[in-house]
Formats: sequence, C-alpha cells, structure tokens
Amino acid sequence: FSQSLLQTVFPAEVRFASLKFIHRICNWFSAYCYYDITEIDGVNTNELYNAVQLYLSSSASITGNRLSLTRGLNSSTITFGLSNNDSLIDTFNGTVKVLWEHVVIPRQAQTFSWRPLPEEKRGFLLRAKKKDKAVVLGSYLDFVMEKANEIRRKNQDRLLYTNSRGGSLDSRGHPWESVPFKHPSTFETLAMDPQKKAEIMADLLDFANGESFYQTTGRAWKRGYLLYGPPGTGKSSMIAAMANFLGYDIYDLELTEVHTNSELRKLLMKTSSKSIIVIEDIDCSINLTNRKNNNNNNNSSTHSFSPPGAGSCSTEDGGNTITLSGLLNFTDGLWSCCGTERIFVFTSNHIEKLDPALLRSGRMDMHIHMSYCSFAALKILLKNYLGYDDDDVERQFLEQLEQVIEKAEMTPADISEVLIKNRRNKNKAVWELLEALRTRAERNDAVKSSSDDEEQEKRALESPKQGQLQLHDDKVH
Ligand SMILES: Nc1ncnc2c1ncn2[C@@H]1O[C@H](COP(=O)(O)OP(=O)(O)OP(=O)(O)O)[C@@H](O)[C@H]1O
Ligand SMILES: [Mg+2]
Repeated sequence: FSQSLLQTVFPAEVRFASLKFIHRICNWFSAYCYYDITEIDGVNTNELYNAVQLYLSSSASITGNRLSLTRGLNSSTITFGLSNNDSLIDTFNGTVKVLWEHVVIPRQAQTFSWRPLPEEKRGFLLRAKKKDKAVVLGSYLDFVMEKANEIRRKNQDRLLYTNSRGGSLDSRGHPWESVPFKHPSTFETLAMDPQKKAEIMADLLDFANGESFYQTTGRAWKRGYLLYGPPGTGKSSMIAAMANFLGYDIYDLELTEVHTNSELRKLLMKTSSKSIIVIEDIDCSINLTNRKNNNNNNNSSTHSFSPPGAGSCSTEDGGNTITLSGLLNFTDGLWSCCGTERIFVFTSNHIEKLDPALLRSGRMDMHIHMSYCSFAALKILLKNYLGYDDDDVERQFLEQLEQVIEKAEMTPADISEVLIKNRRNKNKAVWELLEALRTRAERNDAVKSSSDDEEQEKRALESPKQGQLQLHDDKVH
C-alpha cells in the first residue's frame, strides 16, 4: 500500500531525478573516485586490462587470500591473479593507496559481433582517493604498464614475427603474425673467432644499457648490423644468438611481401621496442642497386598504394614498388625512431652487390664478416658436437687439423654435418673430418693451380702480340 501511495504521490520522473541527485551528493562527499578498466573496449582488446592482470600477478603485490593461477600457451611460468570479484590493496610510492577489484558479470544475450565475445564481462575496478587522482592516472598507470611489459618479457618465450600475410591485417589490426621463438643458438654455441665474438657481445650490451648515452648524444636508440659471408657460415644462427642474448623478439621482414614504401612504414610502426628487425638476403630481396631510378619514381610509387595483399600494382620489377630510399627511410629516417631500443640486422651473401648508400657509416653500424671455419671456430664445434675440450683431442690430430683448416675453406655448416653424422663414434668423427678437410684442401689447391696455369697461358698468348708490337714500335722509332 505504502509503495503504491509513493508511486502516486511521486511520479517516476521525480523519483529518478531525486535518486540521481542523492547519488551526486554522495559522490560529492565521497573521498574516492572509481575507474573501470574493461577487458574489451568496443571491439578491441583493452591493453590496459591485460597489463593490470599481469601487474597484479607480480609477487610483490600478492596479498589477497584467494588467487587464481594461470599458465599461458607460450609461457614457461605460472602467473597469479585476482579471483573473480576479489579485491586487493596496492601501495604506490609509499603514500598512494589504491584498491583493485576484479569484476566479473555474466554477459546476457550474445550480441552480434565480428568475433565471438567471452561469455563473461570482465573488468578491473580501480578505487583511489580523489586527492591522488593525478598521480594514479599519470605515473601509477604508467608504472603498471611498464611493470607488466617487464613481467611479460621475463615470463614469455621470445616471439618471432613474420609479415608473410602481405599487407593484410589480423582481427586486432596487426600486420605481423607471431610464433614462439625457440631457437637454441647462443653465443656459446656459435663457432667463430672468440675475440670477434666478445667484441660483438660487448657492443650488444653497450647498446642495451645505453639509454642515457643515446639520449645525451641525441641519437635514435637503434643499431644496425650487416652480416655477410657465404651460405652456411652462421648468419641466421648469429641473429638467433643475439635475440637469446638480449631477450629481444625478432621481426623477420620478408621484403618480397611488401609492396609499397608506405606499407613498409606501417609494418615498422607496428613493431615493438626491444626487438631485432631482420631482413635476410637483402641483395636478393629487391633490386636495390639503382637508387637513382628508384628515386625518380619514388613519389608516384608511394602514392599508388595497392590494396593490402592484392599485389596487383604492375611495375617493371614484378609488382614491387618498394625502393631503396624507402628502405633507407625505414632504417634511419624519422620513422625509424617511432619505437626505441631496436636493432636492424641485414644479411647478405654478396656484399659487393649492395648499394654503397646502404653501407655508408652510420647506417649499418657494424659490418660482420662471417667466413669459413677457422681453427678457433673448429674447436668450438668439436666441443658442441663431441663434447671435446682442447686436451681431449690428441695433439697430433689438432696440429693436422690446424694445418688444413684454412686451406679447406669449409663452412661451419659443412663441418657440423660431418660431426653430426658420426657423433656416436667420436674417434671416427675426427678422422672423417680430417679426411674431408684434406680432400677439400687438395681440391682447392688443384683449382688454384689450374687457374694459375690458365692465367699464365693467357699471358703467354698475349705476350707474343705484345712482343710483336714492341718490335714494331722499335722499328718505327
Ligand atoms: N658459426 C656457426 N656456429 C655454429 N653452427 C653453425 C655456424 N654456422 C653454421 N652453423 C650450422 O649450420 C647451419 C646453417 O647455418 P645458418 O643458417 O646460420 O647459415 P647462414 O649463414 O644463415 O646461411 P644462409 O646464407 O644460407 O642463410 C645451422 O643450423 C648451424 O647449426
Ligand atoms: Mg641464413
């Protein structure tokens, strides 16, 4: 009865307005402000939600009684998180206290969407004191993001990204596809001159720890390496070792899949910091030698943007309008600094085919020649494959190996083959390796001497003519 009386005395509009008013007054007097961080923001996944989840999983802030444990697909560790509708208090800078609550509400009817939405609506509710509002929205949330990235890097295996889909984007608008990167190559297993190896490792460390250096010198925080040498000398293995050493992700850029300079720029913009951007076999990927010609039609090419994945723009070089200047802009133009802490690695089998513009100092900071297996590198391979240290191989064997290794010009890949084949019989492995090295050295000697002979013959053929000319000249004089 009282309810019906209330309804007749106060119509719905009045009741609604008064409720709103009371709510506003309560808000006015409340010392707190609240922020919702929902899992899905429109159609996109909210990065902040994932970051908060990871941040709350860091052991320092775990004080709640009830926690949920998860283990990601690519992750090798277990992470803790807040259970549904539980909350915990976090303190920032010693004074700012905030309360995090994980709110889970069942989703009612499945509304139409491009991709299936989860059955629950999840989100974090952040409660902070009004006086701390500025700190919470500014430095605290930045701190949360940074911490989450750190945890992600530590927990997750490295990722290897490729642009094999061409210019097309995935459901999140990313042009890169990723897979877990589990290459076992490290600097320890890499067979090369130890001194050169130490130099490269020191250079990488200087780079990774050089934030303030790059800041004070006004340089973009990036570095370029050019790895060149014959096939099978460990260029790709070196890139994997670099990624494992620094804990960086790898972006393997397939240049033949990129159609225009602007597509290249988009790809670059979507790379994260702390990553290695790799272009393998740069001399084969695109015709990069005629920079002038390319420069002339550069403008038209950047504007004639082909639809992603279509590859239909027909120019002389088979649908690719990407140019050397586009590539150079990619590596060291203004666009290259849209992220920080990035390493560019180009590999090539033929350094002589590359445009000097690509090689000039400052562009590729370090040129690393990966060459045939040296004696020092051989010792590393013997250790890797047979578990042999210096003293384990007989001295005379070592001396014989040392004599032929330079002449044999065998790549570490060739030597690895011999060692893998015989790894169950170590003595045989060393014997066979010595045999293989000797035959290769002899063959190289033979080839060399025959080419010497050819040259002599050529000279001999040319010399009588010269002699005649000389005679003739003499006569004239
Ligand atoms: N320096 C090295 N140290 C250890 N292993 C090596 C080395 N070089 C080659 N290998 C072995 O040989 C195989 C091929 O090497 P890798 O793919 O790194 O050669 P690459 O120089 O990248 O060749 P390509 O020019 O054909 O791409 C690797 O699986 C690796 O095991
Ligand atoms: Mg390679």
